[in-house]
Amino acid sequence: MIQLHFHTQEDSHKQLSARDGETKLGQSIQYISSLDDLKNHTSRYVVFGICEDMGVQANFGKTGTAKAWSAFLRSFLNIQDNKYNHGSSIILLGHISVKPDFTITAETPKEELGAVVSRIDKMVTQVVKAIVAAGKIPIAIGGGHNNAFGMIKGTATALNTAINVINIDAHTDLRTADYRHSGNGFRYAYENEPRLLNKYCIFGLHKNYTPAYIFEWIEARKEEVKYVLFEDIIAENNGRELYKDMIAELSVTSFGLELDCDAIENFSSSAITPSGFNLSDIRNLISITGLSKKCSYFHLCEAAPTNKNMTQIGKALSYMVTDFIHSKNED
Ligand SMILES: N=CN[C@@H](CCC(=O)O)C(=O)O
Repeated sequence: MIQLHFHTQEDSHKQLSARDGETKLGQSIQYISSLDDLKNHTSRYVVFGICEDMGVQANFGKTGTAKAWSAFLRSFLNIQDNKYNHGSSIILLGHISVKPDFTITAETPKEELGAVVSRIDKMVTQVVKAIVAAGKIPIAIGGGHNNAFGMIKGTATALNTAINVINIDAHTDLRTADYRHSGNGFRYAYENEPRLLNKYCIFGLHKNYTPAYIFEWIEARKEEVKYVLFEDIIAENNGRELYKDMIAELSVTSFGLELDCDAIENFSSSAITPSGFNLSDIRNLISITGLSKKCSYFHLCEAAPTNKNMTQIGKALSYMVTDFIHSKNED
């Protein structure tokens, strides 16, 4: 079963550590009780969670991405409302929950999990479409990177045009479109009829984890699909200028910001890596992106917290979300 749960003020209060004389985001953030309410609301940002790891499991990955939302929420709601953070500009929509109606075992065919992922796609698309059609900016905390498909489809459908995407990621997620999983969301979006994904750039791609057939597929579409290797970014002393050039190229039209947490060094994620961006570099790239008026959404995915690092991961996700909002406020 795939359901959309609307978050309430009461839900937030259970997670709040309130202090006299201070206002936390959980006390000032906004709520709605149906997607129709979005049209009548003045807040610019809509935050929601996608609590699933079906896409990761269907892609032979490590589970745990279903827990990122709760780790994020506990930290996010306890951020201070001050001259930088305004709960009044943010709607806390709620989360999408996923419970397959069959038991998953090691023998479950991956295609069966893929069929669930296709159903999640529909729900993510519906939610994102409603947010963008209401003139607002979705900020989604995943979930696996399979949800890029729903982010792109929802945005492109609401705007009635194919969009561009910048994806900060160690992987392309352009694997073959045989069944849906976390490794092929961009391939499905690119090959969809009508076209949903126009230009696509992967920033920080790792040479070691990209199959030869994907490099060849990109080469055949090099005007539309580009990448900047992580190895070249290290050589360029953090690659900030390379990133700015890429954003300038993509922002001729609406574009989405995708961030796979496996791009961040030692970050608890479905494909955790000992070599990648540090969190401060990532925060800087997010801020650069948010400054573009054409940036239409932010999708933060593949974080897989454990009971031990829940608080740290929740804080890291919250920093990334507030960085995006702070820079968007200046666009
Ligand atoms: N979204 C992640 N996709 C990666 C997963 C890599 C891994 O689990 O090691 C991919 O398919 O290549």
